[in-house]
Amino acid sequence: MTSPLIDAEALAHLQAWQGRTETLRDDLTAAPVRGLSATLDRDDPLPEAGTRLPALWHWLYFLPHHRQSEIGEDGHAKRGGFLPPVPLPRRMWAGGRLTWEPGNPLQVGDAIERTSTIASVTHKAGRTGELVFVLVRHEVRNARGLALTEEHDIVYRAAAAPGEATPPPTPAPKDATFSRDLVPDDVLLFRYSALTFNGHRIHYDRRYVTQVEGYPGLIVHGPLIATLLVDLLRRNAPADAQLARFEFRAVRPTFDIAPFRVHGKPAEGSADGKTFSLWGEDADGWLTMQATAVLA
Ligand SMILES: C/C(=C\C(=O)SCCNC(=O)CCNC(=O)[C@H](O)C(C)(C)COP(=O)(O)OP(=O)(O)OC[C@H]1O[C@@H](n2cnc3c(N)ncnc32)[C@H](O)[C@@H]1OP(=O)(O)O)C(=O)O
Repeated sequence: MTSPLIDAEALAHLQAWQGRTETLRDDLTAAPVRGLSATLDRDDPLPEAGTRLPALWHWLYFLPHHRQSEIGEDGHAKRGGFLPPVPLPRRMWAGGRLTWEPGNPLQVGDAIERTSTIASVTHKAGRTGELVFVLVRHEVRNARGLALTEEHDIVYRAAAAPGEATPPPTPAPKDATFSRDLVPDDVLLFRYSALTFNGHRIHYDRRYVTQVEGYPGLIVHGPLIATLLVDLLRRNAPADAQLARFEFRAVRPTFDIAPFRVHGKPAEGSADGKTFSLWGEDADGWLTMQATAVLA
């Protein structure tokens, strides 16, 4: 890496955030469940007290209710609060790993609590340039105890430069056993941003995402694609199947300028048939997200 923007002293400052914790409380209400069900084009029964929350739908809760005066240029909260003040402007959701506790599903009506910890701040030289990863570990509890553990990778990239490298593409696998075509129109992106109270401009502000961040179109939320992957599995797995583990990595942005697809198949070597490979593919056939889901 030549002339890094983050030197050893700057990295040490950011790493002072490691170990910081934050605890939020929320009520697992039914209205967001109805909203996401409609957004994913599902025909679910109306949620009521005791309805089990589908995997990844906990992202509808513990929303970032920062005051308007606390919002930064990109639409997220200004940095330097719970998250470290990484001086690279372009933030993305890079991936995550989730484990659900057996026998303690999150349910509509639960009073829930999330404790988040900055687990690590790392500086890497990526093929696309300088990267800082912030790993946030979340533990979600209800009255019955720990329900879900999640590791969330946030990546920060340097400002767009003329002629900068895009992530080198990897062809998406062609051996899916189930797939779904999706059109990432403004309404889908708006509804997911609204449901998750996500003010990040890259998902709805075309001027900002093209002229400031230098991308060719609005960016489809990583958590939305992950949710669509798990939803695809739900549509193709036995009705009572539940997730025990899910891990995913966003390897290439998906833009709203073309349709995209989500795919899945039983994972190679999954002797008990409980492990599935899931992935996203853009309109050019490139891999955008890769994921592994393990059923309980
Ligand atoms: C919501 C929300 C925001 C969003 O939803 S943003 C949209 C979803 N996210 C994306 O579209 C990200 C797509 N991915 C990329 O653009 C690139 O993969 C990325 C993250 C810029 C990295 O590309 P590079 O080609 O520069 O990276 P390398 O392959 O050279 O790897 C360098 C090291 O980084 C590690 N790494 C790479 N990608 C990931 C990843 N996704 N997760 C974790 N770690 C990653 C890689 O292993 C290398 O590490 P080494 O230790 O081996 O050096 C919202 O903000 O709310």
